[in-house]
Amino acid sequence: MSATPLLELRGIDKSFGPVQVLRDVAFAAYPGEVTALVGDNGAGKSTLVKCISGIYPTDAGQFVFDGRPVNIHSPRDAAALGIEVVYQDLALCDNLDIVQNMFLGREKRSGIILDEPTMEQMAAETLAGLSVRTVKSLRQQVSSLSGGQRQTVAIAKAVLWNSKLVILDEPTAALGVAQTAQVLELVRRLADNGLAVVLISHNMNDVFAVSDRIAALYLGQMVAQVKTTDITHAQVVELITAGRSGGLGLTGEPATNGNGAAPAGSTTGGVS
Ligand SMILES: Nc1ncnc2c1ncn2[C@@H]1O[C@H](COP(=O)(O)OP(=O)(O)OP(=O)(O)O)[C@@H](O)[C@H]1O
Repeated sequence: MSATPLLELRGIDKSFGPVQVLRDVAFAAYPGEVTALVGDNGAGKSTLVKCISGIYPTDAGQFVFDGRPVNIHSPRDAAALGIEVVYQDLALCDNLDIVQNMFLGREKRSGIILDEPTMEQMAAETLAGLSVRTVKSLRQQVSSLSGGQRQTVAIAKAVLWNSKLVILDEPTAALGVAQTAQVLELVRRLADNGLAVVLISHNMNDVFAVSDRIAALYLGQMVAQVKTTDITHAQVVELITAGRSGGLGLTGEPATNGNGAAPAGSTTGGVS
């Protein structure tokens, strides 16, 4: 685990017309760690991710990447920093095979035209680097893959070009138990390989299984960002539904473990 964030957001505001969706949001993602971004429907998770990935301009606030202030005005800016988002729809083409999907739209971005054997080798190396054993043939059409395999291909595509920060939007939402476990293992491996991973999830089991930190949005405000070991399941649910919990949250009180005692390290946890 690293003490220095790869990406830090400070004071982010975002409105759509008269509706303020993000309010003074602070957020940090650390290399080698999975940060779960949680919040109820409409809390602002997708909007925050779209600000990070350059799809939405912010109204106020600062981005710091690798210790220096940066501007992210477009998806191209985000990609140049090594920020990749895997959206729920995965954006894969069913009629193309795994290799073709992993390179789809990339030739233009990299400015390099690669030949087929090179692409196949790079795809194979990326999957091997992630210890992926669930995909049998790289030349298999994506239409024939299971939900978990499709997620794996989309994640591998996101890390193919030396990304540093990968944001995953509900990667297990459509998966069964076994495939969820495989995808969570892959999410963990991304972080273990040194990437900063942000995991958007409504599933508390997934969040506690794989995350190092939990960031909770409530009505557009970041009410807590704490180490996963410093918070209970029930407290996270309270943060999501009420914006505060047993001393964690908007009030700025010290964190407690639910029994009124402050857990180890809790004083460093809050960002709000
Ligand atoms: N383009 C937009 N124009 C106007 N309002 C928007 C726009 N995008 C999002 N909102 C509003 O911003 C708020 C936050 O939405 P957002 O999609 O970021 O939430 P979320 O936490 O990702 O929710 P979910 O878990 O349901 O995906 C909602 O009230 C939503 O209606």
